[in-house]
Amino acid sequence: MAEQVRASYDSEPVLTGVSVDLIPGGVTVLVGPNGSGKSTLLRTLARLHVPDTGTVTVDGVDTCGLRGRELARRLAFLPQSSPIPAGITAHELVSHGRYAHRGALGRARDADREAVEWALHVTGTSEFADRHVDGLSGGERQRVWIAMVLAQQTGVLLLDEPTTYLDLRYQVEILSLVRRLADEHGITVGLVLHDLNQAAAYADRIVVLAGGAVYAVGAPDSVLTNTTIEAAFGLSVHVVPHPYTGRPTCLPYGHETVANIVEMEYQ
Ligand SMILES: Nc1ncnc2c1ncn2[C@@H]1O[C@H](COP(=O)(O)OP(=O)(O)OP(=O)(O)O)[C@@H](O)[C@H]1O
Repeated sequence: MAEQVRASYDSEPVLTGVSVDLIPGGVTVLVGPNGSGKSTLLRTLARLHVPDTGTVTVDGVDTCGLRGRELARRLAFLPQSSPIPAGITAHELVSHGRYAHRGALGRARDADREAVEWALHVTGTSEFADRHVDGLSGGERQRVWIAMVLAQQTGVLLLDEPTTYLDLRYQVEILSLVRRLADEHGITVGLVLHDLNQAAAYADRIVVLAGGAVYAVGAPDSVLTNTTIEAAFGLSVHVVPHPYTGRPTCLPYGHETVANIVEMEYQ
């Protein structure tokens, strides 16, 4: 989907020669240290950031050739944070997700209403659909944003750190939902996550970005290794198989772990 992309801010390169393929109907997770270019790559895939060179395609079509509504019918993007809209309800915000599907007069049809109800239901936001978004908690608001992009009902879904602000239960629910959208609806999902263990649990493919370039790419167990994580994040970890799923689980050596090891060695 992105081929040999170079992107910059004020002529300062941030991504250099990045090629990334999102698995069709699968979940691709971008991980990497702060400032490695994950959000910029996702924004470039969503055509919100124009690359200096390289191409970005969706369903094989160059995004440069797609107009706003055409693109919005194919691809939905949830940024890391968005301004909080004042004075509108959760239901109204989620309904905005349908704008690209509406006819010339902008009237909601049955399909629009059904998509909004479904998105509210699967994100657990129906119960506060009539409340103002600016009066919701951070996690409730985040789920409403997710509902808005789900209501868009696109074949490609790009989510930048969608679990931010969510408690553990909703982190698991939203990531499980993302998994179901790929498995049961064939939606192509690209998301940025900081939690490597969640990436391992939900991804088909992991892309590790470091310094604006792809450092490693592949299935979780081929990418999430001690050496790759140490090199990309500058952090010592011990990767063990998850006791139930067998997926890689990263245990960082925090200062307490190091202290324990030192203590054990001196006993
Ligand atoms: N609007 C901007 N103007 C100038 N520089 C920017 C802008 N947005 C990001 N950058 C810079 O581009 C680089 C990549 O930023 P980006 O947000 O893509 O990284 P990231 O991997 O998503 O980081 P994080 O994990 O902290 O969210 C960083 O050095 C950042 O300072």
